[in-house]
Amino acid sequence: MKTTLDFLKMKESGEKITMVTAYDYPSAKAAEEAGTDMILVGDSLGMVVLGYDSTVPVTIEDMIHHAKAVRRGAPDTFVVVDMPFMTYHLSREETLRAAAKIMQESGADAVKLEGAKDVITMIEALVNCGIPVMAHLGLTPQSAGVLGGFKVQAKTAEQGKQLIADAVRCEEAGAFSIVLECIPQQITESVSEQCQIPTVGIGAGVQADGQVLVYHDLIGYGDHRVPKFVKKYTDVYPGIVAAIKNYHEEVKNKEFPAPSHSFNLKEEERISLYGGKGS
Ligand SMILES: Nc1nc(=O)c2c([nH]1)NC[C@@H]1CN(c3ccc(C(=O)N[C@@H](CCC(=O)O)C(=O)O)cc3)CN21
Ligand SMILES: CC(C)C(=O)C(=O)O
Ligand SMILES: [Mg+2]
Repeated sequence: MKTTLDFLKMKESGEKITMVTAYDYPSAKAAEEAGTDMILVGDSLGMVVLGYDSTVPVTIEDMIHHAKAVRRGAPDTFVVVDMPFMTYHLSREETLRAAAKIMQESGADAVKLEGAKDVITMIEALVNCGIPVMAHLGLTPQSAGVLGGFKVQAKTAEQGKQLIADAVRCEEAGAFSIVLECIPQQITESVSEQCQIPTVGIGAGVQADGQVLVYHDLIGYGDHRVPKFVKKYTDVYPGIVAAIKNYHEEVKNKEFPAPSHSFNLKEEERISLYGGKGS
């Protein structure tokens, strides 16, 4: 399994880092078999798997439940787990307890926290306890209510400078990597130059040191509208619906199950069952 040190070396050598989200055993297994460098158990779970319209309702129990399945599916891949909404703000102690619970119960390799400001001291406290931390700047979905929706961030030079300064503070606090979500690629370029730690972009351009995409977006699994930055590498949803429809029709017209899907009594047992009469 790759480690935080390997990700640092990959940045130094110019090799891009790949990350994909996973939420259960089969998605994690597919990500590991495909050879991705890291897996993120994202709180996007709430939207693509649980059907909420934001990541706010996701709980620590939800994250652990899914992260455990991901760990079983990808035993040899570096797994990062999102700390959910409001689990790393109330106090240092509560933050450390929440992260410890995630690390110990799910077998995660690192946690991810959104934002800078007051979160910087939490990153520092976690790293101080031996928990690897991935930072997350730009569009931070847990604050979508404050930001006014899922919008591109750091669109002005001033906001860009603030984001670059925040990234440097995340690095100084001990983060091993930073997710940059939905920002102009010129800002990504500056952050990636000014930080020693690797940036992992989503809607942040090719200048990031790595890329992350949501599993369901990448494979077209679901009927949700995908953001502009997504590339669907396949589109499995229509095939899934067609298969279930086919099944439904074959059951209705008695084509399924066929004799090959069915079990038979041995001849003597059949005779015994009917006492030698009937079928
Ligand atoms: N399926 C899915 N994919 C994601 O990448 C994702 C989630 N869900 N849920 C959590 C967050 C929310 N994210 C999102 C969701 C929507 C847009 C979006 O629609 N953005 C507009 C740009 C808006 C603007 O003009 O500022 C777009 O058209 O891409 C962006 C990020 C990223 N994350
Ligand atoms: C979009 C990625 C970076 C994320 O945080 C998630 O999937 O929850
Ligand atoms: Mg997230």
